[in-house]
Amino acid sequence: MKLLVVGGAGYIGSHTVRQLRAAGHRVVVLDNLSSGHAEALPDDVELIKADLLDFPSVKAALEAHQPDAVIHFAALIEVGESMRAPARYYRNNVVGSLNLLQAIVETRKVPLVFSSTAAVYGTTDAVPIPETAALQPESVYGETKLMTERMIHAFHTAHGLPYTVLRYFNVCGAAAAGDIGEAHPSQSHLIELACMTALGQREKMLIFGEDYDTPDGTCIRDYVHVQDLADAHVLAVEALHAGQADAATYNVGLGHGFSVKQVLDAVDAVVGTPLEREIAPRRAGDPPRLVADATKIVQDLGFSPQFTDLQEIVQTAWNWHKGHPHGFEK
Ligand SMILES: NC(=O)c1ccc[n+]([C@@H]2O[C@H](COP(=O)([O-])OP(=O)(O)OC[C@H]3O[C@@H](n4cnc5c(N)ncnc54)[C@H](O)[C@@H]3O)[C@@H](O)[C@H]2O)c1
Ligand SMILES: O=c1ccn([C@@H]2O[C@H](COP(=O)(O)OP(=O)(O)O[C@H]3O[C@H](CO)[C@H](O)[C@H](O)[C@H]3O)[C@@H](O)[C@H]2O)c(=O)[nH]1
Repeated sequence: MKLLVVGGAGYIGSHTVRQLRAAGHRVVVLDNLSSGHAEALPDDVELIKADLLDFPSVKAALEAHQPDAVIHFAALIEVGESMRAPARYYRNNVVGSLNLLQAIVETRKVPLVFSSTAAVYGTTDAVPIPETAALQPESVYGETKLMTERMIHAFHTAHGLPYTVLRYFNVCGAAAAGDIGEAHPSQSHLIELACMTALGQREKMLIFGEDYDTPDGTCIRDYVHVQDLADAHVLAVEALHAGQADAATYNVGLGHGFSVKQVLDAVDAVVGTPLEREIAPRRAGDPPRLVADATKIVQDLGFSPQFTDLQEIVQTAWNWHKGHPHGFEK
């Protein structure tokens, strides 16, 4: 297949580009490089520098490259920032996605794989969370992802657009080769921040809330390795191309969770010295517990995560950060 990967220069996108090529597919990336890195892409992958908010450029890219399917990663992704700057999030994530959908149906109406998030569930009594759980996001970020899921479904109903939505839980780790990894400009993710702290770039780790209704009082998340997640995209796009799993939504996670303190313990063990920790107030928009019921993607697509050990996952992140203390900057 020839694939257009939108947001493919970002963290998850660049790992997925690599897995798609390993599976024998051709790839073109469209990205505005607002948080992505051209250096994260193989030299021979074409990068179209364009913004989803620029509809003519998006449509021109689809017309020029005639992809067999589109994978859509492009978004602003920070829960905390989304609560402070809602307009940016609604514009970029919802209007940007609407432009992409419109451009797809005006050109080749090819299948779409979309990056959604566990943040669409918000606080729920269901643990683990099945895809059928109530959708009640607690952050603007989660709202923008749910709105986009609903737009995609409406385009499916109205125009027959085939799609797969993947709701990722907490994505982490780096390529086993250690040459690409997480390099988000404003760094808000727990494992990334802990690695920066271990490198001496931050003084200490703040734990956002120790008074949640969880065994150690800190939030629980389901940490899925980025390489396993990339494999999930390969499975999803190949199934869509084969005419299977049309209009499906899947959780992508391991099915078990770790608390903030357990993650920091794993980082301490991998790094070899304990990081300084401080208990801080809760962060707005954080649900106490998000763990995937990933049965459906295992059954339908044969998803089979390779990274299930927390220390092993953290080790891949640490290898990347240690070797690239300033990300892709030289
Ligand atoms: N990282 C996680 O833990 C996580 C969890 C759940 C869902 N997701 C979703 O996965 C996707 C990828 O996340 P990531 O961690 O790789 O983030 P990222 O910031 O590394 O990647 C996003 C990419 O999209 C590009 N982009 C953003 N807005 C754009 C626009 N308007 N036009 C063109 N390109 C644009 C950025 O430059 C970047 O390369 C996002 O949609 C995010 O919501 C991420
Ligand atoms: O310095 C920090 C950073 C994070 N945390 C805590 O660690 C947990 C994980 O936080 P992250 O920022 O790493 O990830 P989130 O759970 O907030 O969000 C991530 O996973 C979500 C789904 O679970 C969304 O998909 C979202 O895009 C993605 O950023 C949260 O309880 C957070 O409060 C801290 O205690 N201290």
